[in-house]
Amino acid sequence: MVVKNNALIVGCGNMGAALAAGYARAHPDARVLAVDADPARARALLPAASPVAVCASPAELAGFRPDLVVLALKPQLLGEALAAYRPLCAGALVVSIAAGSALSRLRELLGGHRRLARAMPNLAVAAGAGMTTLYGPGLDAADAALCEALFAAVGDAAWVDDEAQIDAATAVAGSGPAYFFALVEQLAAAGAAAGLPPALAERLARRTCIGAAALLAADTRAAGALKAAVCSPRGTTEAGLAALEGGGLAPAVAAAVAAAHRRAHELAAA
Ligand SMILES: NC(=O)C1=CN([C@@H]2O[C@H](COP(=O)(O)OP(=O)(O)OC[C@H]3O[C@@H](n4cnc5c(N)ncnc54)[C@H](O)[C@@H]3O)[C@@H](O)[C@H]2O)C=CC1
Ligand SMILES: O=C(O)[C@@H]1CCC=N1
Repeated sequence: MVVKNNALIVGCGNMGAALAAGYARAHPDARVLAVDADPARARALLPAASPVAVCASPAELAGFRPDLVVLALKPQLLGEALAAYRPLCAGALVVSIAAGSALSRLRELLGGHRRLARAMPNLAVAAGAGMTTLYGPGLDAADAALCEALFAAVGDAAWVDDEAQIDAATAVAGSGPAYFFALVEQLAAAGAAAGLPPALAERLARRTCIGAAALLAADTRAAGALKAAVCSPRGTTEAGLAALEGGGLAPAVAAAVAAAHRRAHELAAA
């Protein structure tokens, strides 16, 4: 898809900067502007050669008519911030990545705006390996394609037709990278406790996670089958997995997803 539109990213933090940079890279004919209350940090988060221009407030955007607006502000700030962006959103498809914030509330904050979608990406968009869940009831084909062009530029994307599934996706994939980072931390700490120099333990844990992710990307077998491929009968992996899974891995992961899911519901009221 050749995209020649004007895109505006509102909130150029960790996520906004990654989306802006990825979109500008994938669609060189698009004009991409970002607005952020802390423009110095925003510029520092963008890659050095990125063509994305950063403004400090919507007042600096007079005359700019975006076709696409991405709301990448913290959910708690939407209530006070969005009024200033209403005129800029008027002719645009608006996509919010804010956790928890319901489409109905976004619509109200934007004065009844109809062309609206919710998206839940994850931080892996910064490495072009994001996973985004999309919800946009009533979007026409062109707007749906524009949503997909935004998130396909930085990874994979899947649509749902039930808004409740966006909160579930937030708990699994939005927050998910942090669960894997936590596991890498624990693997490194356990490696150091087992006698490895700490720097080497960290390198082993990190590279092992990267290797496992590469295998998941390259091999279509289910995770359970890949797990079995590492195990020798009565070998070390069986022993390690028995301790990991017997030691509460499944309830710990279920509790993490349930807690994140609950928090998404709480943020809906923020
Ligand atoms: N960090 C993550 O892994 C993910 C975050 N999200 C969602 O993305 C949104 C942003 O999260 P992050 O990028 O992590 O936060 P962040 O704090 O890095 O970015 C938010 C940015 O908004 C700016 N800002 C604050 N008020 C503003 C205003 N009135 N106008 C313009 N800019 C303003 C801040 O200066 C900051 O740079 C949140 O709603 C979060 O729920 C969604 C998926 C993953
Ligand atoms: O922690 C959060 O609320 C956001 C949403 C998903 C990832 N980060």
